[in-house]
Amino acid sequence: NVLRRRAAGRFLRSFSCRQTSFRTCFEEERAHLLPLLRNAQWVETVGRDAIYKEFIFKDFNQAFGFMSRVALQAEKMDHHPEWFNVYNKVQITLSTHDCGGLSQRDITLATFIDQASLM
Ligand SMILES: C[C@H](O)[C@H](O)[C@H]1CNC2=NC(N)=NC(=O)C2=N1
Repeated sequence: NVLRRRAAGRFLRSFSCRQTSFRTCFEEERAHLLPLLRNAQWVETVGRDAIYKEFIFKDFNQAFGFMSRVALQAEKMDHHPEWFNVYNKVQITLSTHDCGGLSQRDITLATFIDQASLM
């Protein structure tokens, strides 16, 4: 029942989203995209349609360098992370506010973030 309600919510959001282009076909895609992200240690947040991952670096310099790379990409995409940083730790939540849930843009940004964390 809970699962059915969630599916219904996503279905409705996909219609109410202002920028429908990046949600087109996402409902079908997310079924195979989310397992790929789970493999890369992204987890789905409880109580909200978003994904979360924690990154640990050697020190603040490494963490902030990573955040700078992500910030530039976020501006390019006009898609911004919710994040929290203390010293060498960066915790990131991704969701598409305009849609009230996950969209292809979150998957794209998550993929970039994983690459940026390895540089
Ligand atoms: C007005 C502006 O385009 C929007 O608010 C953009 C900016 N960055 C964003 N970032 C995220 N994560 N989700 C959004 O819906 C979003 N929308």
